[in-house]
Amino acid sequence: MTQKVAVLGTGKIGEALLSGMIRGGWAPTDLMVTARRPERADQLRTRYGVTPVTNAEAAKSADTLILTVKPQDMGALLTELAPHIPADRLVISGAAGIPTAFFEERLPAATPVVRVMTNTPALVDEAMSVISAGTHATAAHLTRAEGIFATVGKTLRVPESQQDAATALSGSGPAYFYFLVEAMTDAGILLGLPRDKAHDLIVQAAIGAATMLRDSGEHPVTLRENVTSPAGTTINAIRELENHGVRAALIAALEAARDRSRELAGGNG
Ligand SMILES: NC(=O)C1=CN([C@@H]2O[C@H](COP(=O)(O)OP(=O)(O)OC[C@H]3O[C@@H](n4cnc5c(N)ncnc54)[C@H](O)[C@@H]3O)[C@@H](O)[C@H]2O)C=CC1
Ligand SMILES: O=C(O)[C@@H]1CCC=N1
Repeated sequence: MTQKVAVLGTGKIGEALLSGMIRGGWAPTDLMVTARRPERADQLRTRYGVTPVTNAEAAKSADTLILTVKPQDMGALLTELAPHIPADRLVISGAAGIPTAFFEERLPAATPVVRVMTNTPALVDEAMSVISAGTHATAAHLTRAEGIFATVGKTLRVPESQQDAATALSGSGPAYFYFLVEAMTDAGILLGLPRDKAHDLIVQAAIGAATMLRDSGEHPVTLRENVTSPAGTTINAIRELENHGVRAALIAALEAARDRSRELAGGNG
């Protein structure tokens, strides 16, 4: 019998995953969604042909529940779900920060829980989804979670102790690149380029650099050295990046993201 999957709290990440599952061949009839607002539920039904249900209905009838509400809303959702969850449901959390133990304490004994940190490039099937097992999740549960998240990009298993770091790197990571593109587009304006041209130049440079990082097999240092001609332009820019402490700023920024993920552990941060 086909597995049924429900996405509970279908906002940005929930919808990105849902759309990817459908692109990846899941039948909309095997997918359920829950949303707080009825207009949102209707929108998802119209867009994807999926069935909106209540959280309790999802708990009763889906084999896998994927919880994509904000960490601050997770406690309330679990209180709502707990009375309706049969023992064999796989519960996948997509929330930042919250440990699997938080779910295990609030759900029926021995509920298998898998924690996943994905990212918004799920929308274009280029997600990085980092996956960890809770106490009662078996290899089969991890494989099931991987099968779902593999429809939207790459997956990687890590020990749960590495999830807060993964959240800082790949979960939030796309935002850092958007920030850099925004800043470099501003630089293009300063240098006299029209905004649309500056945007296109820097986006294509980013796509080219990302593709080489993924496909060339070269270390990032080698790739950067290959751009940096003696007494050329690039080294002048690199000196300014070092003078302004960009490397240290990035290390501090990711440490702050990791620390915030840890703070969210209580689920009500
Ligand atoms: N936005 C991102 O880049 C990433 C977000 N995440 C995680 O994904 C989760 C969701 O984030 P977003 O999608 O950005 O937030 P969002 O606010 O777009 O989506 C959350 C949705 O849950 C709904 N919701 C809340 N309580 C509900 C309930 N009891 N029943 C039904 N629906 C309910 C809200 O109405 C909202 O539509 C968070 O836990 C976040 O940590 C993980 C990776 C990346
Ligand atoms: O900012 C956040 O909390 C979420 C988790 C990772 C990316 N976005």
